Amino acid sequence: MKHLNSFTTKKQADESKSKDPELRNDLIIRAARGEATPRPPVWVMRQAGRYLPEFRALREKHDFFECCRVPELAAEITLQPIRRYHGLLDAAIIFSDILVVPQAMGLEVEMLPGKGPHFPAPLHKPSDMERLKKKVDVKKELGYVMDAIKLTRQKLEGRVPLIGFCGAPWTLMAYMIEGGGSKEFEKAKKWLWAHPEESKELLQRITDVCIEFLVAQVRAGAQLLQVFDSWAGTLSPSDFRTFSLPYLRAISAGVRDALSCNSRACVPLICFAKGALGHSLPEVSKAGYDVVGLDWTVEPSVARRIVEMSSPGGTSLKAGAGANEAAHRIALQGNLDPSVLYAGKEAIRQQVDKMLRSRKGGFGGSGAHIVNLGHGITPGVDPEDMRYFLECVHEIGREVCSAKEEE
Ligand SMILES: Cc1c2[nH]c(c1CCC(=O)O)Cc1[nH]c(c(CCC(=O)O)c1C)Cc1[nH]c(c(CCC(=O)O)c1C)Cc1[nH]c(c(C)c1CCC(=O)O)C2
Repeated sequence: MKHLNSFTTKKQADESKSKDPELRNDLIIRAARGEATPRPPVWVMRQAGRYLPEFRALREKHDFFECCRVPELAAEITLQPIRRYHGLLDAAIIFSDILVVPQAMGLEVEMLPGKGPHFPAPLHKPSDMERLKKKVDVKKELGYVMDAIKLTRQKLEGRVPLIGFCGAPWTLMAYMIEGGGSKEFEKAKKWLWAHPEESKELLQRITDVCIEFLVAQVRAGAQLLQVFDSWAGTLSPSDFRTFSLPYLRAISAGVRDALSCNSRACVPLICFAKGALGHSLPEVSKAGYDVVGLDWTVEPSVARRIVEMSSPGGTSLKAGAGANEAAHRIALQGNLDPSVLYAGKEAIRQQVDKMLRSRKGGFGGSGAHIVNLGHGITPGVDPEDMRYFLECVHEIGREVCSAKEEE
């Protein structure tokens, strides 16, 4: 395995960064900043994953977290969909997992084949928080992610931007208490009501690590960031606003602060709070993110109206940001139901058409849109159906944008 570790010294890694090739496709960055683009850019959550035979082949030889920890493996997996769908994807996302943060905080996590993540010793009661590290050395514990980002930037050769990410505090807390996936997340939710103060302390501790981790990813070369609150939808509106939203806000503010940047100069920030937008889209659109990710239960045209009404000036700039840096329009990301990719070519085309073209229910060429699924692509999808989806997005997206220009 020795040959796989090419960045052995910090100096080598830094040198590699200074040689980062120029970006040749910045569509997603422009759309994230609310600008009009000749077609909406597209990427897919979990685009590097089990639906790809080349990913499954690598996974036969390597454990899941080994794939995350060895920069050459993580870079290779990140590039798999970029290579296969040559010219069709507008961003890469670094191969890793949201659960590397609980690992860095001191909890053991394994990935069980066919079952998903498993924590052998989850947090049962607030006093178990003593098992978490008091001070997490992000560079030491998660340096392998930054090395993977540096290497991936090199290998991407400027083809598309690279997205870094982390899990949202509530979603990570939920895993740390449940010990794995769960339908109802009862144990984690019980904490929120039985131990609200300790829950807030835990959420804050996770938030602090996430901020440092995201900032380090940007310094290593990540060109956009996404925060995944995959389990936001398990909370009531009031619990979401108490136990998730404040920490999502703290992350955007903390990252902007640490990078001393306002919404224009900063790498674009994307917030994906799955299942929470039916009740909290106005709040999420004011949480300091450039892009709000939509799942498929939200109607794009309705989301656009709500976002425009709730944050007419676009992203809220932090106090102290340069006065000449105007806020921009909030961009939306999403939101095709991932199951459409099982429905055959005709249905894929129809659904993409409806999503992109319709002004009544879809995005209707409104601009400031990044196409994605409403959640991750699932393992049973035929890679050729994913290709067809991407081709339809390019073709229809171009038509819709040029028709809009002619108006
Ligand atoms: C909740 C969550 C996790 N991980 C992630 C989330 C948030 C996104 C979402 O809601 O889907 C995020 C994630 N996980 C993975 C990525 C890589 C980048 C990409 O999107 O291509 C990203 C961004 C790889 C992965 N993470 C995992 C796999 C498959 C595991 C395997 O190869 O055995 C991959 C490719 C494992 C994983 N990791 C997690 C679960 C629940 C599972 C098992 C079930 C599943 O696969 O969906 C936790």
